[in-house]
Amino acid sequence: MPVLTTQVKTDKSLQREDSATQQHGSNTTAKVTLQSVSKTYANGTHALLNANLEVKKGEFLFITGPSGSGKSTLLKLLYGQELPTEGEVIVDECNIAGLRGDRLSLFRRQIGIVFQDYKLISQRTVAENVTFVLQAQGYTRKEIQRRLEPTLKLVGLLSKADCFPDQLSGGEQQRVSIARAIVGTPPLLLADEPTGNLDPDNSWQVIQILQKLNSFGATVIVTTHDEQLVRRCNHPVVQVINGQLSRK
Ligand SMILES: Nc1ncnc2c1ncn2[C@@H]1O[C@H](COP(=O)(O)OP(=O)(O)OP(=O)(O)O)[C@@H](O)[C@H]1O
Repeated sequence: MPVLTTQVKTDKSLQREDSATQQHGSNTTAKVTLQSVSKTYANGTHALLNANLEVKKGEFLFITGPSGSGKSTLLKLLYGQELPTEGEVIVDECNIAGLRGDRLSLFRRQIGIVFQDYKLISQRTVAENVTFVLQAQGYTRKEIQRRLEPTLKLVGLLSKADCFPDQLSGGEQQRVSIARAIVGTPPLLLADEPTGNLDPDNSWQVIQILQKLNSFGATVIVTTHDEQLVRRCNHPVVQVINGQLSRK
């Protein structure tokens, strides 16, 4: 995916690698399908009811709806944190229900996740927070360095690489969490209320970064309560009400 190449146009090896992965279609964009999906939690709460959804490759989709309507549950189903009680969740032609152990871990590497509460490691610097997952996944030090700088540039945090999370504003912390989610160039990015704790300016900055990523080919799915933000963007919207989905 060309997320990083646009930032480091001189890095020919990365460009070659990206065009190769695009030809094979393995690291470009993802398609998501929910077929008659229901989710009932162990305590009997019906979070989703007969949900059907198709998200096309390269789409930028907002998911809106009141608190408790099922938005986070929908995202959790997409990255396999929860399994459907009924129906099928398919990401890039892969039925998630069949994945266990290593196969589930490999599948999750194709998905970047941004959380409302950032989930940064307070004892690690910005750079370490961003590269931590790549290290865990066995990337070489050279490859990690090659990815780090353009990713921090994309989120406007190159000058803060050596800062710790508590030295950053809320908006900056959220951009670190976005950098962490995209440094592995995932073809699918899920963001659960990424602007929930931010003021309008920071919210807009975050959305612009996600839109940029989308313009490079990633499929982006964002949950939000912020109707104003949704109107400003003019992207497709799915509304969740009482666990039921409808395209607006
Ligand atoms: N692990 C769980 N066990 C039981 N019930 C749960 C669990 N997680 C969520 N729920 C319930 O499922 C319903 C949907 O929750 P979900 O978190 O998906 O909503 P949401 O739309 O994301 O809400 P919010 O906007 O407040 O984050 C709610 O009634 C919630 O209480």
